[in-house]
Parts: sequence; C-alpha cells; structure tokens
Amino acid sequence: MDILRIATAGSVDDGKSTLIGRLLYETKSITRDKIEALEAASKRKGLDFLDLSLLTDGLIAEREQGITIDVANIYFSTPKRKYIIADTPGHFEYTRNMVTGASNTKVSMILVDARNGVLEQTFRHFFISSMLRIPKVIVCVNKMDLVGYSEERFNEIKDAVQALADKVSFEGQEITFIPMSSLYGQNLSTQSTEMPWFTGAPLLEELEETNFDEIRKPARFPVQFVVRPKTEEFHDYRGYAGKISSGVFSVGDEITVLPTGQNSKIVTIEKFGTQLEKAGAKESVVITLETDVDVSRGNMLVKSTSTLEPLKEITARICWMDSKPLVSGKTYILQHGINDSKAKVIALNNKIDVVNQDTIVDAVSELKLNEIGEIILKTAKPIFADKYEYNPANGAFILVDDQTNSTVGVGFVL
Ligand SMILES: Nc1nc2c(ncn2[C@@H]2O[C@H](COP(=O)(O)OP(=O)(O)OP(=O)(O)O)[C@@H](O)[C@H]2O)c(=O)[nH]1
Repeated sequence: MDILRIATAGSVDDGKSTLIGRLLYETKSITRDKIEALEAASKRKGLDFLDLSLLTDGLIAEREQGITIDVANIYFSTPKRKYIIADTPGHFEYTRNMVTGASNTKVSMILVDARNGVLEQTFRHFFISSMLRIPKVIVCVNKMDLVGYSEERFNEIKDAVQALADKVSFEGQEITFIPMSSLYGQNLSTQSTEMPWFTGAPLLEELEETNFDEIRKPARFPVQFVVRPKTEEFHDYRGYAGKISSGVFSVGDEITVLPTGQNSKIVTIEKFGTQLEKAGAKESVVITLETDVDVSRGNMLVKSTSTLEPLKEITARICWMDSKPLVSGKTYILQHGINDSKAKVIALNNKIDVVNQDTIVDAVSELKLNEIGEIILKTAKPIFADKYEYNPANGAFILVDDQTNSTVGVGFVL
C-alpha cells in the first residue's frame, strides 16, 4: 500500500497535537482502550471533553509523567493508504528531524493560529519546507472557532502566507490553505458545518487526493562493504554490499565506479539470499559485477547513464545547529552517507533573514545557532553528492566538529 509521509510544524500551542489527535480519532485509528485511557486522563485534568492532544505520540502515560519527546512518528491508515506523520515541536528539531526523512516526505503541514496569523516561525517553516523540496504544503489555519469562523480573517492570513510563499517556494510546489478547528473537528475529516463559505476539501480529503509519481531518480549505491569469502569454493567471488540511496538498479545495467571511473555491468543483485532482477532506494543488497574492477568501501556505484562528478568544492545551504557559530576558515568533518572528509569553510556567501522575512543578507561573518546560510566548502577527499534539488537522497550531508564530535550543521548541496 501507498505510504504518504507528512511533516508537521507550528509554533507552541498552535494546536498541532490536537489536530493530529483528532485526525487519528476521526479515522478510527485509536483502539478502545486508548480512548478509555484518554477519557480518564482528560477527566483527571478536569476537562469535560476528550483532550485529543494527549493522544499524539501515543504517549498518554509518558505525558502524565511529564516526559516530553522531541520527535514522534505517528502512524495511521485509511482504506486508501498509510500515513506517517512526523510530529516535531521546535523549529530546531524540526529542521534536524525533517532532514532525515526529507527525501521521502511528500507533504508539510504548517499550522497557523487564526488569532495570531503569520509569525516568524511560519516563514521559517515555509522556508525549510521549500529548501527540503517538499512538493506539497498544506497551511492549516487553525482555531477558526476563536475568530468567529471569519472568512475575512482566513483570507487575510492566506494572503500573508502566500506572500511568504512567493518569496521562497519553488516551481511546482503546491500550496493549499484550509481553515479549520481541530478542537471542534471542523474541516478535518468532514466538511465544516460552520464555514460554508469554504469550498475547498477538508484536510483528510486533501491528503487522500495527494498523489506524487515518484520522479525517476538517478541510481546511487554507496559501497559499505566488500564481500570476499576466503574459501576455495568462492575464491573469485567479489560482492559489494550496501544500501541503495536512490533510484533503481537492474541486472544488466552498465555502471560506473566512483571515483575511479571504471565501467562494468551488474551480473547479480542479491537480498537476504534471494536473487532479484532489480532493487530500488532503501533496499540493502549485494551486487556483483561482470568484470574485476577496483571497488572499496566508500566508493559509489552509479548507472553509467546518469553518473556524477565527484566534488572537492561544494556550495551548500547550511542549517547551523551549534551554539558556537560557523566561521569562515574553520575546518569540520563533512559526513556524506558512509563517507567523510575534512572540509574547510572557504566562504560564507549569505544568510536567510528570518526576522525580515527576506531570503538573502550578503556579507555575513558568521552563522549562529539556528541560522541558515550559503557557504562554500573545500574537502580533502572527493564527495559523491548530487545537487539536493536534483536528488535529495544523495544531496544532503552533516558537518561534525572534530573536537566535540557533535553534529553542528546540516547541509544541502546547491
Ligand atoms: N479553541 C480552540 N482551541 C484549540 C484548537 N486546537 C487546539 N486548541 C487548544 O490549544 C491548546 C494547545 O493545543 P495543542 O494541541 O496542545 O498545541 P500544540 O501546538 O501541539 O502545542 P505543543 O505541544 O506545545 O507544541 C490546547 O489548549 C488546545 O485545546 C482549536 O481549533 N480551537
């Protein structure tokens, strides 16, 4: 069954947990015992209605103990498809956690509290959704009950968000606006009774209708391990084990080994002892080749029809995650898939001005915690990355501080 992966974002108290909780409730994704636990927990809080926000994360017990979880994947399904919602609270975690699932996140839901309208966070979330090339953004204008279900207020917010979108969205990105009340279930799984002026689809229908043909991505296979059994029988065997990062490889495909540029042909693709005709992104396989080429851990096999140029100088957009700022001239460890290399920041081109909702500020001297900017890196070893825009699965990397060993930035190749 088709799986749709959704990222959610909003500011504190916009009603994200309530929205997701209600979506689970209305799609009957919650078991009877959980509803009973929810009723009891709501009652203990002195509420005379179901506090659906407690459902999110499926962590009622933990919530009661006051434990907060920074990211949770929530699963539910309808007869049509399965859904995975990545619920992430702050903007910082949002960036980091979205990056890991970014290449297959198809929808980003951005919540706006109808009373507050557009905030700095809205711009940030919009910007990140666009930067991550998420094809569809649904702007959920929530708490419409608190503004009298006003069409005028909805249009005001819609215009303001559209103005942000005009600045940062990419060609082909779809943007949809839905006025809703998560608390009262207006425009969640059914058409709102309070907002007859809204002619669009409710949220669930919008999600169900979302359809993205997986664009053909270039085939990339980072070699994690060379299989060379030391027995007589398998004396000549050479298998290359790893996880396909994007695209599809088939038996008979002409491939090129990076960085050597040697060419060969795929003879077998094996997965857990089964021979496959072809395998695609995220599958862990062992590939054997027709000729004896020089392949070692960290090399990459690509289809010869869509090979790539190894990079030693990388222009990238960086989200900075460390309290110590990024400065020009400093050297970090760049980790791209299973490969790493020393990388020196040779230029800091610009940064995003979130406060003034502008995309570019030139001539910057540093990138502080949570700032996003464009830099140029020089690496000691070649990196086999695609442009993120062209192939997200092979276009992102992290920067690690070699002193503290912590991840200090996430980068997207431009
Ligand atoms: N009136 C009204 N209140 C809502 C609506 N949606 C959520 N709320 C209330 O707003 C408050 C915050 O809701 P949550 O769902 O916890 O918000 P959140 O965005 O998940 O908040 P964090 O978990 O702190 O990020 C709660 O008191 C909800 O009951 C709505 O549509 N209308």
